[in-house]
Amino acid sequence: MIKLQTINACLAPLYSLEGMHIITVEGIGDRQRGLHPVQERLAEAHGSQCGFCTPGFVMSMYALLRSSKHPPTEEQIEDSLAGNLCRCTGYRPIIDAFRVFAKTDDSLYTASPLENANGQAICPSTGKPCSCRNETDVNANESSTLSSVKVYLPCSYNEIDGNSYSEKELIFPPELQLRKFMPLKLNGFNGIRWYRPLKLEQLLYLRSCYPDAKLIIGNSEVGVETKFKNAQYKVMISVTHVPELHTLKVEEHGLHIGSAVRLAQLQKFLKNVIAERGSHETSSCYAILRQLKWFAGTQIRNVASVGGNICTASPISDLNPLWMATGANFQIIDVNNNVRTTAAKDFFLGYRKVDLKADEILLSVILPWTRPYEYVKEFKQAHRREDDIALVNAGMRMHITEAEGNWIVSDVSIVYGGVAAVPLTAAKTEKFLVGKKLDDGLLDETFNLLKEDIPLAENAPGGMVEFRSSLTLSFFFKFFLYVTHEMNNKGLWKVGLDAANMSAIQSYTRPVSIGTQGYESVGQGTAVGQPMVHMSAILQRSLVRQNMLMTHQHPRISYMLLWC
Ligand SMILES: NC(=O)c1ccc[n+]([C@@H]2O[C@H](COP(=O)([O-])OP(=O)(O)OC[C@H]3O[C@@H](n4cnc5c(N)ncnc54)[C@H](O)[C@@H]3O)[C@@H](O)[C@H]2O)c1
Ligand SMILES: O=c1[nH]c(=O)c2nc[nH]c2[nH]1
Repeated sequence: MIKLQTINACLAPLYSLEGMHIITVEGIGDRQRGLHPVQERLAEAHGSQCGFCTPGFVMSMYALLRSSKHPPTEEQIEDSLAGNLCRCTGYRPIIDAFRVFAKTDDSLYTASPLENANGQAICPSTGKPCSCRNETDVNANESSTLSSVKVYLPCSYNEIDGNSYSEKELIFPPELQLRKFMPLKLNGFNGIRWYRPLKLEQLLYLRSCYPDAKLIIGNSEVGVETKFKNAQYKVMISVTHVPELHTLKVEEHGLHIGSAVRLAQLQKFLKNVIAERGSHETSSCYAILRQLKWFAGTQIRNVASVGGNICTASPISDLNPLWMATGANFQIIDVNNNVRTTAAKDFFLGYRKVDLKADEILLSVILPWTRPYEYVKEFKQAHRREDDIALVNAGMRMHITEAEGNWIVSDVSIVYGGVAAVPLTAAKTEKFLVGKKLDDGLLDETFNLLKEDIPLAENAPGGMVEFRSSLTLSFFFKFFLYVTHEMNNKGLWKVGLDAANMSAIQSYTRPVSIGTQGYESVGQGTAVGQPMVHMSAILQRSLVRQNMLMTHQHPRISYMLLWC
């Protein structure tokens, strides 16, 4: 199977691309050979200004189209563009440009405006009364006024006028397809050595020879360390091709997740598991899947690995509090092939310090199934929802069981990230809650204990202490509402919940972005005042401006790399 995906070139060492097919933005089309329809659309729809981010947007869209069997939905298009930041044009024309590739019902744009009982127009985006549609209509009727609002009829990829685009789509080169992967030993500048073992046995041997060597998977952390923090590693061992670290298995007691599994792969796997298993078993899977949605952008999730995130032991890791709260275990292997298991909650020892000796590596994560009436929830608050690191995050789990006719808390785990050098367990709070029937009478005492468990000193790194402290309480309050609501729904509890608070437990969903721009155009001559495609847009669509790659990898783990 050939896999095609976007990655960031700035975080992809050349050594790591051996055996892959790299497609760059120039590769898919340029002025001489003709532009690719994706490139063409972006210029036509005024989707580029300075052009710095343009190749990234083009390649993200291209990768999505090439890896989708069916036309993507608008949501998929927006998701695939996350991780590309534009500071000039704004996202409206970019998204509008690509909307034509979507399988969508265009009613939001074409249907007559929605109205409320008073005949007031309703904004299709917010669902609230607004005047934007009226303005659009006015603009449309005035001959002296041009509006950028166009009705985009859905059309398939092939219906786009590719103009002079004459090339067939790039294929995975047959010579790479026939080629067998070999273990690699590459020598670079300044005595750098790059190893790529193909078996666990070879990896353990290399580890025994070079206990100080840096293990690398996605390089999304190590790449930042070497580029921006002056870290230097002489010997690097890439573990991307060691099959034993890529396990993804459903087992009797839970999931077995290899440490080299990429986060995008994990997302896909969890979705399948959730679809196939009972919901009571997959509460942890759901929580991890929901957290992954807000973990960086597509290009990072395509490379960043489960083990890379765990072993980086970042205080703001989005997943580590969840591994701890869900009761996950980590399997660790040493150079003599001895495997030991440790609980995730005991693994993080200090600031970026984990329970791994020089002769050990992380092999896999064992994530247990949840039991009936066991609930897991993830939390993350950042400055902005997408592509940002957490101010505070958390993982919480609660198991409710029946004892002498009462449904009480039999087991609870509350873990916060972003509040200390390591994820912190609210131990006193957990102890207090066990054996209790959860109701709002417990909340005051619980909040007081949480403040003791998760103290944030006035000068705590990260600042915003009062806000972050209040987040620790509000996350628990949301969790209380969530568990209570679930138990009420099952008819096992009858705890009165204030309706005004219930929005706190609704999952956040955002409709696809739509926007309109109305402006007056006072034509002067043939060009001034007209919304014309600027000349440099054509160059920007196909120039190397931003580092982004798309890789094609072949068998076992093959990619297609897009590079712009
Ligand atoms: N650059 C970004 O925009 C961005 C965004 C989100 C996340 N991240 C980072 O991505 C990381 C995810 O992983 P990655 O695959 O890119 O990491 P990586 O390849 O950069 O490795 C990260 C660290 O984990 C160690 N490591 C990896 N696998 C190991 C194993 N099996 N046993 C022992 N040590 C191991 C490495 O030696 C290294 O110290 C997260 O930690 C996070 O910090 C980066
Ligand atoms: O767990 C993480 N989540 C993130 O969003 C992130 N960004 C950088 N490093 C990160 N780690």
